[in-house]
Amino acid sequence: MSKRYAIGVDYGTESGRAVLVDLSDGTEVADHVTPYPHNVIDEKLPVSGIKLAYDWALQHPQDYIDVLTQSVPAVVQASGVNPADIIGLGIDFTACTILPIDKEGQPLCFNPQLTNNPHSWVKLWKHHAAQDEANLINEIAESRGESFLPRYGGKISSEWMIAKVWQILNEAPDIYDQTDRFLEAADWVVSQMTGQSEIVRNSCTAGYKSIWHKKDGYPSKAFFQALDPRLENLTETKLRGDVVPLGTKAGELTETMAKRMGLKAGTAIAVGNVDAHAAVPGVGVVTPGKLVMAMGTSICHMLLGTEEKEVEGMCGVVEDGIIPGYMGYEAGQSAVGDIFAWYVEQGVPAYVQAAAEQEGTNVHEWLERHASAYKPGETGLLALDWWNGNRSVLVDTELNGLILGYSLLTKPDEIYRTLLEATAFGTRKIVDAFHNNGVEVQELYACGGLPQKNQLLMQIYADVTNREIKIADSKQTPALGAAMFGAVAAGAVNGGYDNIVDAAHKMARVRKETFKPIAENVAVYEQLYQEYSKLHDYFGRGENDVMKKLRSIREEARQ
Ligand SMILES: Nc1ncnc2c1ncn2[C@@H]1O[C@H](COP(=O)(O)OP(=O)(O)O)[C@@H](O)[C@H]1O
Ligand SMILES: O=C(CO)[C@@H](O)[C@@H](O)COP(=O)(O)O
Repeated sequence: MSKRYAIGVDYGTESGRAVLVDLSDGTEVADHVTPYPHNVIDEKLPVSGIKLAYDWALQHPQDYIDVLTQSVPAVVQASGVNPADIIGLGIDFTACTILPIDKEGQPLCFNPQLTNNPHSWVKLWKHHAAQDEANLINEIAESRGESFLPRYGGKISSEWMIAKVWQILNEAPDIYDQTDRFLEAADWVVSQMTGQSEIVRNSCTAGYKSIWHKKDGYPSKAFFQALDPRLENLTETKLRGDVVPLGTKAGELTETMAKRMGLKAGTAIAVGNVDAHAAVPGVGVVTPGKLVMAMGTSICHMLLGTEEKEVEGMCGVVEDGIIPGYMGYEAGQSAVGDIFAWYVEQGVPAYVQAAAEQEGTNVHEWLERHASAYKPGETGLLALDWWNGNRSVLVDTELNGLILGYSLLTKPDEIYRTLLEATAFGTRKIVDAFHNNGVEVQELYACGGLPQKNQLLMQIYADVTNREIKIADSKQTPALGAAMFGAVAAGAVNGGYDNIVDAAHKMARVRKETFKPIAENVAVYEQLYQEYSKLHDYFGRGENDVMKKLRSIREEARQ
């Protein structure tokens, strides 16, 4: 049999990329990135210019299709591979990124009559404007003693499906009424490739983001009725659709899409997956004890376990949610690389930019080099990493960042180092929450853009968590994982694989070099972490609500 290939398409926050992979050993033969023309829509709607309120984050669904019609033909062409040898395609997506569609499966924002209503657009994972709804969901679920709540660390996030849908119902009932279904963007893109009228939902996003459970299904009608009588039938109407496990073949590529994508009609299309979750087999992790960090604009932390444990503030535990046969645990930090980007764009003095330019390097690299000269603790600074709220373990989008210890001598490279450290302390909180509650964390695996870009950051994470970190060999780990699921959808009889464990064993790799904790750094960071924890609890657990007060004063001032 000639060589067989699969394509993984990774939908990130700002761009989508396709990777064509050799199924015999995971070699990435070609890759191509398509930046989303409309990027993150967080100030005004395209064309109409209608202004968006604070905390909104939308996207344009056409941008997702552009990735398929630009990046997929580009990798096929660059590789020279015969499309007949490409047996499967899988996608992974940011989540919870949702959109309302009509009976024909078209996004409501494509309808000229509805396009000026911001609620007809895709709500991106980091759309945080449904916090009021999330607070009520949590209050009502808690008062009713709903059994699902512990599976989500005690709190349902405003980033997830039910809060976002309820916000649409509250603020745009006409859009809600005209919605045939609310879908994860991952499932919508798959439906556009397979052309099926009966849309399938993947069990990963359903489990982590829509409160679906393998045995219990969605929460009861009585719960939805208690939220709002108008939501009583939500799950059997606008959330209807079979929920199927990862690796399932959702369908086959249609003639029309095959032509546009440069592939063969009939190619197996896997059900969608979450970006971070696809990275787990992508980095070769198929057993418990190994925490995978997908490190980019944000960090998602994924871990396998054998039992369902309660862990404060985790995003969720879902049976088979990452690798079949295991409990899949997820936690996360909602800004990491984004915090460093904010500082580089908004906080760095002109002399740093000029020095970086003169040395022919970028500002991140310049700051990293200079920040590496300090010993742990030498800056005298400490920060709380809540520039985009706190996802785990506090689950509160209304918290904000803080830097403590400034003096007239404080330098930009010290601030940069402090921000790197703050995100490492945030990860340590998550590691401790799992490990101390019976879900062991022995070692860390890192993938995503950050481990490739910043060595200092990775050493700080090893020192702060006191654990060795292995780095993914692939620069496109989620896409590699998605391609593996594409190969599983095709099946071994067609040259793919029968399960994701076999695919991961053959196709995933980590680099030889690892980051190991340095004992003297570990000791200093332990002291700093104790101080971080005090600040974390003081500002994050209600003792001092100043961050929330500032928000409400700001809202009043803006009105
Ligand atoms: N040298 C660097 N050190 C630390 N962060 C960096 C560096 N260069 C870029 N970044 C940050 O990396 C993030 C992008 O990460 P990446 O994994 O490529 O994206 P995504 O999360 O969208 O997949 C940006 O937030 C950017 O600020
Ligand atoms: O929240 C999840 C997964 O649960 C991510 O999709 C979200 O943080 C976005 O990740 P990226 O930072 O774009 O890689």
